Amino acid sequence: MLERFRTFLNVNDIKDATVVIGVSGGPDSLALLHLFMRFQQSLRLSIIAAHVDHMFRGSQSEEEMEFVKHYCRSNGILCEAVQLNVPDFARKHPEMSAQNAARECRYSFYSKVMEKHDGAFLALGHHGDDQVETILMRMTRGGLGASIAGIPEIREFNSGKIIRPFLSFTKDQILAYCLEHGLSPRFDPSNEKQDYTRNRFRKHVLPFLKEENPKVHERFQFFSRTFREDEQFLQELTIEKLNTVLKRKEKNEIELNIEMFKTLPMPLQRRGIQLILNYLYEDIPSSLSSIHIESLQSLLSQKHPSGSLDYPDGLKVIKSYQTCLFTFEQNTDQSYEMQVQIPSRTALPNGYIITCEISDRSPDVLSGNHVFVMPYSSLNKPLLIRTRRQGDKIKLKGMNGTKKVKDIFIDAKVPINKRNSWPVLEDGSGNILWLPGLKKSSFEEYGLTEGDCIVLEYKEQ
Ligand SMILES: Nc1ncnc2c1ncn2[C@@H]1O[C@H](COP(=O)(O)OP(=O)(O)OP(=O)(O)O)[C@@H](O)[C@H]1O
Repeated sequence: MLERFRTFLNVNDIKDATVVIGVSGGPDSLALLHLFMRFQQSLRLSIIAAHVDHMFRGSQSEEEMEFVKHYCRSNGILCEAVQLNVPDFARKHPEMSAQNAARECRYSFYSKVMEKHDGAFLALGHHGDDQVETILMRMTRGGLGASIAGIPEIREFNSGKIIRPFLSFTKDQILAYCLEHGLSPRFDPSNEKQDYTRNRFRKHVLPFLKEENPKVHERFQFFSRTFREDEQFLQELTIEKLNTVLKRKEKNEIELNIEMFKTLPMPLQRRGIQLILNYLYEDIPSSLSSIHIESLQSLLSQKHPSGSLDYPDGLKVIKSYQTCLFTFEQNTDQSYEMQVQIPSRTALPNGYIITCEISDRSPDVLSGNHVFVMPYSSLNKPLLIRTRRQGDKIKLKGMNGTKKVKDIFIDAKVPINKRNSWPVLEDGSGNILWLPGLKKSSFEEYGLTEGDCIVLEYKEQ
């Protein structure tokens, strides 16, 4: 590992600089810190450990923070550690999952530490297994462009760069390194629970791939690197060509000459559409996927002179003879109602998905409002997802009486434009079970030892 790590530092010219290392206290980041310490003198590196206690797990995560501080102190490493009230931040930003809220808070802290110490690099401990999972997950979901390349080994971050030296190593190699060097990392038990999709890939797909090729992570890393380079080249070419086929470009509207657009090679057409969407959306909705690009390509190639498509967040694409107009329509009706099959995975118009599974084991602990569990036998079917209706009320968990859904939106400061597309989960008797990401009803019950339960999860696509 040492030699490959050295090569990574050499290739990326990491010397005579301040490196901030994100240290959670887990095996990956502890090994990362340890390896950097071994090069500290020879490469004249100034090393700073940055640790965030997200305050999700009370005294347990506080203990991890003390562990990191203590490890740094005994090794003469400067440690910047902070406790951030992520649960509170997540409550104020109900559109974010707990994981995204934690990431947001963590990265803003990294930023501050980089600024304070004039850091040139931020090193993080993502490894080869994370990379394989990420690429497969994005391909499966229908990710766009460079996102398929997974986690970048090096990228710009504020005035410095994020580096991930472990992408060419497996988790097992890192664990063996910890063992060999007497490192005794902390294991965060919530890591196992938080990301259900990733866990499925880890459990079911990775072992198969590793059996086929024990060095599969290296193949994925090679793919990631070369794909990113190809993508960058094609992006530059697309920008150049797209400018020649646009008829009009304004803040909220773009007009395209279809005939000219169709003379571009297919790879540039695909990327051209993506560039237009990047330009029009301030924030690309996470629900936007390769399917949207494909459906637009097929609309443009049809003989029929007119047609239209509805994209997330009210963007409309209208084809009329030789012109294709992309525009944000006003006052679109965002209401919907759909039945939830058990089990299923439902994509919602607001860019989130709801997964519904039957489990014979009820979780013991549940954090946040992004997961809802109830005994299968108590569910009145069918289960429905719909948008809010006037007079909606929910019997809140741990409270007597009911509360108006409208008041919950107001209390949580959900922006008006998001309220009309926010999902509401209802059972067959018209009881509101859950406002995903916001509040749960008293119908939730978990920790039961007998019988199947239904596990619903609300997350970004
Ligand atoms: N609480 C934290 N404080 C500082 N950095 C963190 C924290 N959590 C994660 N990181 C950084 O982000 C990287 C990726 O985090 P993630 O949770 O995906 O990985 P992990 O497998 O749990 O890593 P580790 O074994 O280091 O805990 C970590 O290796 C670390 O560099």
